Amino acid sequence: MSLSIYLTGARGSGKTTVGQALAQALGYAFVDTDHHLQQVTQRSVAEIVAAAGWEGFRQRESESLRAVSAPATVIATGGGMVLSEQNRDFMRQQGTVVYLNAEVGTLAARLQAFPHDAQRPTLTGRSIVEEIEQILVERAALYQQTAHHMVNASHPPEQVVQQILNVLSPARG
Ligand SMILES: Nc1ncnc2c1ncn2[C@@H]1O[C@H](COP(=O)(O)OP(=O)(O)O)[C@@H](O)[C@H]1O
Ligand SMILES: O=C(O)C1=C[C@@H](OP(=O)(O)O)[C@@H](O)[C@H](O)C1
Ligand SMILES: [Mg+2]
Repeated sequence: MSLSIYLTGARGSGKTTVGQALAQALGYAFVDTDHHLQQVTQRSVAEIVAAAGWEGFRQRESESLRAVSAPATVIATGGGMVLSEQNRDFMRQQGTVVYLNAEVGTLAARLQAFPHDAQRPTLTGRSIVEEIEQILVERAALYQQTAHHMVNASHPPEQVVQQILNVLSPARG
């Protein structure tokens, strides 16, 4: 049976973009935990955080992770999904976890070009570059320890998809 594929990484690493293309390449379903949460609550991430705080959002995104997990499905997670140990354990047990790794400058350029404030309210109150630097200091080890595979997400989406197909192919069945 084909397992779930979880994409993790910082904001702007391309989890949502690459996830859709990867699902298409594999003939898998695609879900995004933030999109699922928005559908269920009829609220944007910013609205959920304004109403319930980041703690409330984290609890709801953890519920989304469990709700969307299914075989033969590519799951784009939100950048903070790995903060919870239960989420890290769950993803590793349920499927294959792929970390989309990119440098601060690459992430910042993408987020500056396309901030999408309703999806990405500030986490720290800092500038985009300072926030990404701080977040990577806090999370890099979590992304690494949770992942079965890490790919270089600085390349164009189709190349990132190909890298993922390459690392998956020995294990996929
Ligand atoms: N590999 C890539 N190369 C260039 N731009 C990208 C790439 N992946 C994503 N983007 C762009 O970066 C922005 C954030 O992508 P998104 O998929 O929403 O990232 P994430 O879900 O990891 O936050 C979007 O504007 C998207 O078009
Ligand atoms: O890194 C984070 O803590 C977050 C990343 C966002 O998802 P993307 O990584 O898809 O932008 C979204 O879940 C929320 O704004 C929190
Ligand atoms: Mg996303």
